Amino acid sequence: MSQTVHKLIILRHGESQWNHENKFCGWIDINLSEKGKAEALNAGKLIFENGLKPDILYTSKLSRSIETGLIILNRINRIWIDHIKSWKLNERHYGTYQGCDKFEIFKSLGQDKEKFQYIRRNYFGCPPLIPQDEIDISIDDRYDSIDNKSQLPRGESLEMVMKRLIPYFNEEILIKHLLKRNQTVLIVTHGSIVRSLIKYLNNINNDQISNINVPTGVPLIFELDENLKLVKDYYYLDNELAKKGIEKVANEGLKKQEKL
Ligand SMILES: O=C(O)[C@@H](CO)OP(=O)(O)O
Repeated sequence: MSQTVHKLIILRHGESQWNHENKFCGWIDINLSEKGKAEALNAGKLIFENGLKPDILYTSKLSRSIETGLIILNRINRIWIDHIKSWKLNERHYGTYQGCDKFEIFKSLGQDKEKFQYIRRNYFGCPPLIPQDEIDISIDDRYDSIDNKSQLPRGESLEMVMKRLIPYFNEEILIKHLLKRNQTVLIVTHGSIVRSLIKYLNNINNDQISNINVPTGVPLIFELDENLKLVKDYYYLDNELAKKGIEKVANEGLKKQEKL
């Protein structure tokens, strides 16, 4: 008897204007760059050419993720599917680093690569938090419907991201839609959320996750069985493109940005 295989398509949004300018973004709402829009269109093309037909779209509450999702749906003629936006899929909150040039932060850490990458990529690495008594400009009225505002972050490590993300991902996405409704789910989200989902679905340990980087705009496919176990390794729809993007992201901030 052949088993049912559930498909989960996950990707990081296309390049944002601040990715382009080498600035930490986090919860600040920055739009896609022109390159980011082209990447989103290409992601749609890859999804279409691979015969994938998402039944539902999940994005964060941030424009770069929503915009990417809508460009994809338009490209694959499925703009009509349900679309759920949740702050649980928002990028890692980058605390006081949000809006700062990555190379300037690297310099402020004495150009110590280990320290810099610890904050960017270690499971427990956390940027300095925005103090409680300071207004966090990244929290605006899109979060008004949330009852308990104190659960909103002011800076997060990957560990903190996973605490807010995984229960939502399991209950709302995996169990309710992928399993019970047998839907193909498309999640368009952010680098740290994709890293968290790779870690969770593949049981990657806290040390190994430091080495995983995620390119902008390249869809990843996870195939899961009835017990929500992977039936094979996850894969990118364009490996060559993913490789180039991964290398770029891994080295961000270590050099001064060339004039744009
Ligand atoms: O700026 C950010 O929010 C993230 C992703 O764009 O940066 P980094 O890859 O350095 O964690």
